[in-house]
Amino acid sequence: MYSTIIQVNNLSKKYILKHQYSGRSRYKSLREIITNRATNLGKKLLNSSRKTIDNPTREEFWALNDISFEIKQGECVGIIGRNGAGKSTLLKILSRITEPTKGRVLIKGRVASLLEVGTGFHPELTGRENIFLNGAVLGMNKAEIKRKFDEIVDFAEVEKFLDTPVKHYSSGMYVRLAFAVAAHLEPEILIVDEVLAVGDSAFQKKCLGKMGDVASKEGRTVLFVSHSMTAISQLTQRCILLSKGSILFDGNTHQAVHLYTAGVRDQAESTYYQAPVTKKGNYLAWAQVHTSEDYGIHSWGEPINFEFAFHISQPKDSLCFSFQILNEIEQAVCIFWFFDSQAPFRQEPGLHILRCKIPKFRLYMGSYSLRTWFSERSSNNLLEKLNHICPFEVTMYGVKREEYEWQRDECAYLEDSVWEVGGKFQL
Ligand SMILES: Nc1ncnc2c1ncn2[C@@H]1O[C@H](COP(=O)(O)OP(=O)(O)OP(=O)(O)O)[C@@H](O)[C@H]1O
Repeated sequence: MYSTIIQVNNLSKKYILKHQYSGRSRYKSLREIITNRATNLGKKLLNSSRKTIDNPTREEFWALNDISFEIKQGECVGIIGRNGAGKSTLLKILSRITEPTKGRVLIKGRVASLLEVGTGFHPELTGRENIFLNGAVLGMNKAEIKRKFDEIVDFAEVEKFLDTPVKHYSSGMYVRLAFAVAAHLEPEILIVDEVLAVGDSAFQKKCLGKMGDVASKEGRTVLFVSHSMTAISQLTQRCILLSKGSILFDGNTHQAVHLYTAGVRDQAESTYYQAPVTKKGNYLAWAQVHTSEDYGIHSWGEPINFEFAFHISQPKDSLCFSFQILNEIEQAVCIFWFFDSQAPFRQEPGLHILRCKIPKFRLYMGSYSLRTWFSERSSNNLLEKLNHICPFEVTMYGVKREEYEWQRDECAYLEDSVWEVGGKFQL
């Protein structure tokens, strides 16, 4: 078993945000005072991580809030999360560029990091000089760096510009050299932020391959931040999903990516509905959506099951049930109904369960919920209509498409299709 190489305990980082005020002292109208107070109250309710301190032009903001995890030697870990989740702040603390406000970080080994374009290299020095400088910072002697030099230059493909100061490099060239240096100078830990997105796709592929080798063949540890779920899935088996400065999930990449692509659902929302205890008569006792993945996330094209339990105190011949699937803007996109004259809930009192299975669920990625209708057909008496229950998400993660990543809102429904190439006509 490999030993722990990074140990993070209760880590927090606070920033102080400074607000610009006009500085002109003037009378405020009553409306301005009321509006400001209401806005401040709204901000407090919405954003508990922001706190105005004594001075109203300064605001405390916790970019990381009490996070703990450990990483073993040789692990390749993805760090994912929406913009502003705290990914770069975490990497900066691990790279010792920023100090934490609270908590402890223990790192056993040399860290090479590739963060924003422009960090790590001295702009006035040439590519060659920067390679030696970075090697020295990593504690390597001249002979060791010389041994790696040709590999670095080969990988970065910047031979012609080796004696040019890096301030004249394009951002793509800069990242090529910075990545090559960080990956080849044999650090125990390689930390790479989003910067690879700057390079072209062939170079990105090459870097992903190299990072994979660094971890699997050389037994080094890699931490990788990216918004590309394809890159994250290719490279890592474990992911830490950050949300508003906290760890929302730490574990298997497949699950982490599902959670991320599903838009990081509110944990309080449940795919399960339960009737209030005060209900009486004939009513829907509970409902549940059985999605293909945990946390109410469903992979496009997989079978999905809807389960309903009916509390029946007075069986009636004409009891009917139907449900609709609603999209994000509450438009009904599908309807399913159950009109069975032999249905047990028409014959006997008790709790009756109905299941509806869709073998290939092909609604496109997005957020959905259910609207249910429970009625007596003969008298047109609507017993119960429930709106917006059992929310769930459909993701396209794992559904392969050459060349393009799936985008939200490309369509509402995605059907299987078979293309045929027709004959060719001479013009
Ligand atoms: N120096 C700073 N001063 C004040 N606030 C900062 C500073 N650096 C980061 N922040 C804030 O901290 C939060 C986390 O930022 P961070 O850059 O770590 O997020 P991220 O997950 O890397 O986002 P992205 O995906 O957009 O790069 C953001 O709200 C950001 O505005």
